[in-house]
Amino acid sequence: MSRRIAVVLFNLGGPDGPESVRPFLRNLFNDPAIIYAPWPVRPLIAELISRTRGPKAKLEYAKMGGGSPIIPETERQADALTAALKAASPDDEFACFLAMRYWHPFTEEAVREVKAWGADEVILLPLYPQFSTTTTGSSLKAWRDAGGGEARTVCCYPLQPDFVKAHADAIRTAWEEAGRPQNVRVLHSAHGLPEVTIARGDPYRWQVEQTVAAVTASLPEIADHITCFQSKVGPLEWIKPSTEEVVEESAKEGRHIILSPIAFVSEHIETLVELDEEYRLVAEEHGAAGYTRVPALGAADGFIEALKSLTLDALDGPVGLKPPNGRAICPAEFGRCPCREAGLAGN
Ligand SMILES: C=CC1=C(C)c2cc3[nH]c(cc4nc(cc5[nH]c(cc1n2)c(C)c5CCC(=O)O)C(CCC(=O)O)=C4C)c(C)c3C=C
Ligand SMILES: [Fe+2]
Ligand SMILES: [Fe+2]
Repeated sequence: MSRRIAVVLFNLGGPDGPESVRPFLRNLFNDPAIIYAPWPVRPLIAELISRTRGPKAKLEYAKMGGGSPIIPETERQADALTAALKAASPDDEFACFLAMRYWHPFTEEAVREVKAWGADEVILLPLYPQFSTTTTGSSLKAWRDAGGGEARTVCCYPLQPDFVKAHADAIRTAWEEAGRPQNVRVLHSAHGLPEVTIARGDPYRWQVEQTVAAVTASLPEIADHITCFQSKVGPLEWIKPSTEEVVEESAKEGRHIILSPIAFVSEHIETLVELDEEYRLVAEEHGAAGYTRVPALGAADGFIEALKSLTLDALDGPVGLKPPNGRAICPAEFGRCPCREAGLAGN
């Protein structure tokens, strides 16, 4: 019998025009998963940061036409995934829904749309390959708070083979298109996090390192690499090394830098402005032999294949959290891994 299967794609979202930059930032900094201060201090902090950061952020979004390309980018991924799922399981009906955390279409809107569509099965699929309490954790809570109900839930996929291969292929292609330079260093740049978030048991950094190790193992021809962290905001200590510092050091060594976004799966402000403009300038100023930015995975075939496999695997087995390989992969020190919290750890 044909089933109606809804796939909910979680991401952060972004402002759709200059007037939404400030409210978007206010929503982000008012999230208890991002700012740990209690109510009513947190909304005050959120108001303050959105006012002070707003003008600079507006200028940066202006470089991309005033708003973020994250929605059209995610819609392309949704269309490609829907087509791949229909081809794999023609008897079923599939529809993908976007659920953004800090701007439209909000997770609450997705909950309403999925209910109106009348899904028999719901699969929650984060567009964050590595789990963090600040991203996937926050989106899953928003889903529950909006009355989304129990659903088949992909928690993370840092080692999913098609995902790892898609990264390795993208890096190799970028290297080949740059003329196979020899003195290369691959910088795997992930969004950073405050140290305190990791100290509380967030497995994100560990999962990013797992992805990098697997991608590197598939790229013996360009083995020299460093994992680094970008997009620091605010006064707290963030995990290191920072991408900017590593770009500078590698440039001073005269390296050809290949910069690959390892935790972003679409293009937006952090790639198009921070990586393509700010860090490129740092590389040029400090004498890099070259600077090649690997595109985000977007709707690349290998990545859509990964999302398709994750969706079909999630349909198999019980409703609820679906950890990679059926059990939590994160070591015991990462107590905020949702699979550990749900008692799905093997150790
Ligand atoms: C304390 C602040 C932040 C934490 C922690 C954080 C974690 C985090 N974010 C992403 C992915 C994205 N972040 C994006 C933009 C963005 N992130 C923050 C702050 C934190 N993120 C801000 C203030 C902004 C807005 C831009 C700016 O003012 O710098 C985006 C892109 C949004 C868009 O433009 O479309 C993404 C995607 C991850 C993966 C992550 C932790 C793992
Ligand atoms: Fe962010
Ligand atoms: Fe997990």
